[in-house]
Amino acid sequence: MKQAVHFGAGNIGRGFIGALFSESGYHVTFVDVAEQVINKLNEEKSYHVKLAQSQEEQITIENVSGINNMTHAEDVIGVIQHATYLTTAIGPNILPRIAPLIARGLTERVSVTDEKLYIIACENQIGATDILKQHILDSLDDDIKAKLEGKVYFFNSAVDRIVPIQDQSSLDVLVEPYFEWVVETTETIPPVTGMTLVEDLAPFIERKLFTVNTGHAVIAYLGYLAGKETIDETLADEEIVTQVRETLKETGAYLVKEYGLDEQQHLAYIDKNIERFKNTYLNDGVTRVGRAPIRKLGPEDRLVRPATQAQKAGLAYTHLANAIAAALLFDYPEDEEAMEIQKIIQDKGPATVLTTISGLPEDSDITKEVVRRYHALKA
Ligand SMILES: NC(=O)c1ccc[n+]([C@@H]2O[C@H](COP(=O)([O-])OP(=O)(O)OC[C@H]3O[C@@H](n4cnc5c(N)ncnc54)[C@H](O)[C@@H]3O)[C@@H](O)[C@H]2O)c1
Ligand SMILES: O=P(O)(O)OC[C@@H](O)[C@@H](O)[C@H](O)[C@H](O)CO
Repeated sequence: MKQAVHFGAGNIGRGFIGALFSESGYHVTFVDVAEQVINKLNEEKSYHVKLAQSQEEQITIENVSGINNMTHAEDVIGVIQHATYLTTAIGPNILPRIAPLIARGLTERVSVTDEKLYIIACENQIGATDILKQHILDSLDDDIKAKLEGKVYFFNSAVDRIVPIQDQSSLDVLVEPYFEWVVETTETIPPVTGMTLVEDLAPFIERKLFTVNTGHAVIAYLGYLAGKETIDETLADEEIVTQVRETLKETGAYLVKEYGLDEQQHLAYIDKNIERFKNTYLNDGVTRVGRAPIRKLGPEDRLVRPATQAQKAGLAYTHLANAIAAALLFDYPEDEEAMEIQKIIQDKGPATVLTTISGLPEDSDITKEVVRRYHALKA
C-alpha cells in the first residue's frame, strides 16, 4: 500500500489532509506528541470525519496509525523511508522543531532509495514549505543535500477547511463540508483526491489568507471584545458583520489590484465566506480563531500584510487598522502569545507591539491609526 506520513494528528491532520490521503488509497502514519491520540490511532485504526451540517453525514477513515516523535523518533525515520508524501499541519511555529527529525529521515532515505518523496507543509502561512525546507537543509550535510535533487520535492500549499477544537475523548473530527487544498507544482505527481495543482500559488494563498483568515480574525477579536464565545454567535451582531465585510473589501481591493481578480467574483467570494463563518453546527470558539496573536500580527500575516500592501497601493486600510487594534485587546489568559502582548503593552504601550512584532515603523500612518483605534476600543 502507498504510504503517507503526516506530522500533526490534530484538527486539520485528522479532519482534512490525513483523511484525503486515506480516501486516496494511502496508509497514513500520523506523527504527533499527543500520546493519547497516538495510542487511540494504533488501537482503533480508524475514525470518522463528520460533516457540520443539518443532514448527518460521516466518512470512515481507515488505514491509519500513529507514532509519537518524542518517544519513537527512530520509527519516524523508518516510515519516512517508504513514504510517497510527507505533509505537516502542526502550526507554523512548530516547523523548526520537527525539521531535524525529517532531516534524519531524509539522510537515511536518499542512500537506500531513488523513489520520489513530496513534502508539503499545510499551514496558514505564506511559503510554509519553503520555510520548512530551509530548516531541513540547515540540519543536513552537504553530500546529502546534493542527493535530494530529483528525489525529494518541496511544494508550497494553501489549505482551507474550518475545523474547530474537538472533543478530545474521541478520534472523530467534526469539519465543515467545504474544503480546498491547492498545491504549487508543475511536476506530475501521484494523484490525491481533493488536491488541486497550480503553477503559481501566490494569488491562491493570498486570496485565502486575506479573506478567510482576515475575516475570521476580525470576527474573533471583535467577538472576544464583545464577550462572545463562538464565531457564529458573534455574527448574530449585524454591526460586526458590517465590520467584517468592510475589512474584506479593503483586502479585496488590494487582491483585485495585485492579481487582476474579477471584482464581482471576489465580492461573491467574500459573501460566500461570511456564510461559511455563520455555520451554527461548527461551534467554533473565538479563542481558537484568535489564537497565537503574535503570529497573526506578524508582518506577513492576515492583518498587517494587507494593511501595508493597501497603504503602498494608496488604498483604504482603516478597518484593517481597527482589527489590528482589536487584536491588541485580545487578553485571553490561556493564550501565551496574548499574554506576552499584554505584557509589552503594559510595560511599553501598544505602539511597541506594532514596531517589534508587526515590523511597522513607529511614525507610520498605520501605527498611528491602530493606536488611535486601540484607545477608542479600550474606552
Ligand atoms: N483548524 C483549522 O480550521 C485550520 C484550517 C486550515 C489550516 N489550519 C492550519 O493547520 C495547522 C494545524 O492547525 P490545527 O487546527 O490542526 O491545530 P491542532 O492544534 O489541532 O493540531 C496540531 C497538532 O500538532 C501537534 N504537535 C504540536 N507540537 C508538535 C511536535 N513538536 N511534534 C509533533 N506534533 C506536534 C499537536 O499535538 C496537535 O495534535 C496550523 O498551521 C493551522 O493554521 C488550520
Ligand atoms: O489556524 P490559524 O490560527 O492560523 O487561524 C485560525 C482560523 O482562522 C483558521 O484555522 C481557519 O479555520 C482555517 O484557516 C480555515 O481554512
